[in-house]
Amino acid sequence: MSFSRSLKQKAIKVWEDGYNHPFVQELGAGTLHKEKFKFYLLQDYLYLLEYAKVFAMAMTKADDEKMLSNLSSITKATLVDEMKVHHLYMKEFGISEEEVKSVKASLFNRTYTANMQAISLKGDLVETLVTVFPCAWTYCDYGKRLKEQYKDNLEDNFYKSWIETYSGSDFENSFEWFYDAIDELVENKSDKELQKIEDIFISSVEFEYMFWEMAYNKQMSYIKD
Ligand SMILES: Cc1ncc(C[n+]2csc(CCO)c2C)c(N)n1
Repeated sequence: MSFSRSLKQKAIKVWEDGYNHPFVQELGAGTLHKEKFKFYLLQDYLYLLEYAKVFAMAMTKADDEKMLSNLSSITKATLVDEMKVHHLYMKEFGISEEEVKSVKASLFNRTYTANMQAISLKGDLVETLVTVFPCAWTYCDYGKRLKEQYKDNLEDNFYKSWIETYSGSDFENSFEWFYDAIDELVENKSDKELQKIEDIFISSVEFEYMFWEMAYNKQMSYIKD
């Protein structure tokens, strides 16, 4: 198995804990409290704005035309395609643009995005790619598994659009290039460097797990909206 594909197994414990998190499972079953999802949605909106900047940093580290074009496409996929599902649910909840703009990122949200941005500022291109890789890969894996696990109730599930977005092939295709790109970039890395890359990946899977936890508990912040 290639280095990139083996990364999931390296983080398997927290990866599976993420899938089994009540936020994810209740979303799949359609029983997740709407207030929890609304909290998630507004925090995730802010998360995506910061996340997109990591790709901007990645672009400054790339010279290859294909890499630059892939990074620019995934930035658009994040800010345009992925945001569609956020705007759809905001409309469903009747959330005004003013309300969206008044929300402040929670402490954990700031911690997660600051960590990714720090890696993208200090690290090289492959370190930057692996810090964002679990975001796409876990959502794709969880989306597909939820769709299968809860297929009998999907039609009545309030979260159907969310599940359809992340289980869809368009979404999977948008980041498929990551595997080969990472494998190429690690070709001449030492064992020590590979270990660091692996640790960055696992750490982002942990951050993903904690994002579900934050949303499920609607974790407060002392900085008020
Ligand atoms: C906390 C959090 N983590 C991951 C995603 C999913 N996601 C973010 S960017 C991206 C790839 C390009 O669209 C994906 C799948 C999210 N929404 N929120």
